[in-house]
Amino acid sequence: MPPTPPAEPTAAIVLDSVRKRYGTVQAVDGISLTVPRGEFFGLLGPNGAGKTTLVEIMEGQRQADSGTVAVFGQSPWPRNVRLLPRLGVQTQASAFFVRLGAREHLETVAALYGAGREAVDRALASVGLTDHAAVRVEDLSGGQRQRLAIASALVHEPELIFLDEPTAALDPQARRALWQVLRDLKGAGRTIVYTTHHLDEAEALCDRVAIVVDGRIRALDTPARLVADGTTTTRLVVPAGRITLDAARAIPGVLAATEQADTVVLETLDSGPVLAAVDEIAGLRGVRTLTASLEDVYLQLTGNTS
Ligand SMILES: Nc1ncnc2c1ncn2[C@@H]1O[C@H](COP(=O)(O)OP(=O)(O)OP(=O)(O)O)[C@@H](O)[C@H]1O
Repeated sequence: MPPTPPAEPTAAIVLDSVRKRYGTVQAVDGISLTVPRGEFFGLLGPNGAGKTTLVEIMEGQRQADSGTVAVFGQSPWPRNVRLLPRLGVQTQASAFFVRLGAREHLETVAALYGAGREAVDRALASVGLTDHAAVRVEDLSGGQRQRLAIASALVHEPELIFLDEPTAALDPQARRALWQVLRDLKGAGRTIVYTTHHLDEAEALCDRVAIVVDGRIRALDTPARLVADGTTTTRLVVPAGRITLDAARAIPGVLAATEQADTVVLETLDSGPVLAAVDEIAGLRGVRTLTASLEDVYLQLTGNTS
């Protein structure tokens, strides 16, 4: 009997103590993480935090200085041709055949992977480019080109998809449409590694996010747990004239009160009792509660001036 091939690991990606230095810059400084299959994993962090370097190491485009990298249980470096068909990669600098039409471009990419015409049609439709199939790539708008880059990453129906700020040039409708495409991909069991500076997007889409600062993971969890575990404050926004700053500051549990535009904003870690006190002083009509978001947690971890 032929030997049974080893079972595929359950994780899509496993990184252990990965480091990468460029000259004096330690771009990735000992990162370990596991991305299970089927996860929508977000990578967040300020410019220069090391996200692109890390993703390039996962994709097999760059060699780590040390540590181990496993993608579907295999090393992506040196360029692993068995892995390539299983990966879809969209970068900020995706290459195009600019003289071709959008469909011809996709057909060319699809042919490289042995994917058929139906796959091309599906990919075009999924990014809303069916009506622009005949337009030359160089004549597409910036956002349309970005959508074509995404379609190029998806056309061969890869199991693991790397997307680097895919919504950067998209208008709000295209952005929401792409969210749905990505949710459908996740629903179909694909694994997605998603780099973004849009915190709302990470909160809406990602199962877990890693916040990377100076080449290290500062936080890694579900967006909800990151928000819940943070020491971020809730803000109560009271229409001006209903409460004075002094009265607001005197409420137990209020950490700060400031005038902002035509409101008084109270910050607290314990919104229940503070709301009750505001109710007694000013009533709750027109009072808004702004709970912490992933953006608040992100800014707290990365510094407000990154
Ligand atoms: N090829 C390279 N040679 C030298 N330094 C590099 C190279 N690539 C990246 N760096 C440096 O490594 C650090 C991490 O860069 P990287 O592009 O990985 O960050 P990033 O988190 O993707 O940033 P951004 O959000 O701006 O895309 C930065 O200080 C950058 O200047």
